[in-house]
Amino acid sequence: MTETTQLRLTEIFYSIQGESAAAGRPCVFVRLSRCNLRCTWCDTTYSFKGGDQSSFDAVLEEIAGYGCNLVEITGGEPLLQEAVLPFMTRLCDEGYEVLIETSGSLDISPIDDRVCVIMDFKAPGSGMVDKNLWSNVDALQSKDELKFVLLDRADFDWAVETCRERELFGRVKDVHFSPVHGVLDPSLLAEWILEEKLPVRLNLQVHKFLGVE
Ligand SMILES: C[S@@+](CC[C@H](N)C(=O)[O-])C[C@H]1O[C@@H](n2cnc3c(N)ncnc32)[C@H](O)[C@@H]1O
Ligand SMILES: Nc1nc2[nH]cc(C(=O)O)c2c(=O)[nH]1
Ligand code: SF4
Ligand SMILES: [Mg+2]
Repeated sequence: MTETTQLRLTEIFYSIQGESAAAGRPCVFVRLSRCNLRCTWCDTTYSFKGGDQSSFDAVLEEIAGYGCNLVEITGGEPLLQEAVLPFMTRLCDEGYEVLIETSGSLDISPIDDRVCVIMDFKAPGSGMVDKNLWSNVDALQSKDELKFVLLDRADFDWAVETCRERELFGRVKDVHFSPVHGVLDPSLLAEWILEEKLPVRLNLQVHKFLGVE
């Protein structure tokens, strides 16, 4: 069987990484089309439909044109396209530092070990909490990151309980708590984190404060 070497893409762009432990670093983003979830607060609904089929070679050429060694694969939900797995391996082989941002609803175990997985389990306020694939916790490695995007105090309490019960603190490089942008006041989330003395990183979407993509 021949392996598919095409990806359905919404966009490729170069910007300041706004999220994760790599926040603040120049990064090339490859946004794949389609998503199996519908988070109530999703800021990327334009990736759900459309997109163009592009060959690995064309995508690699465009990435190389930016002259930046950090590449993030996102979406939509990047793991919906099986071809993303060999594509990430190719990026690693070519010496790129590769991040993937994924929802935690699809199996992360086939991802190349050199890729940093940023897995975003969904809290109840997203409307998608039933989609979390908890077996993914076992596939997480110490180089990976976990993220919880929080709508309100109920989401915060759920995330803390989830991290404690599932022993997620210390499992990965970072656990990020992020407010839903423009809804949950970041100062309030900061207060809650300090009060609870949580070993998490407050993650604000830097690009939205810069007004860039
Ligand atoms: C658009 S998603 C694409 C990757 C994957 N589908 C996921 O959810 O992780 C990228 C990141 O943006 C976050 N995000 C989307 N809308 C947001 C919002 N309104 N406020 C804060 N973070 C948001 C998601 O939670 C996720 O961490
Ligand atoms: N600047 C910038 N940083 C990001 N980090 C993760 C993003 C995403 O949509 O996955 C994102 C994004 O959309 N823009
Ligand atoms: S999983 Fe990611 S892309 Fe899909 S709806 Fe949720 S935030 Fe948006
Ligand atoms: Mg984004």
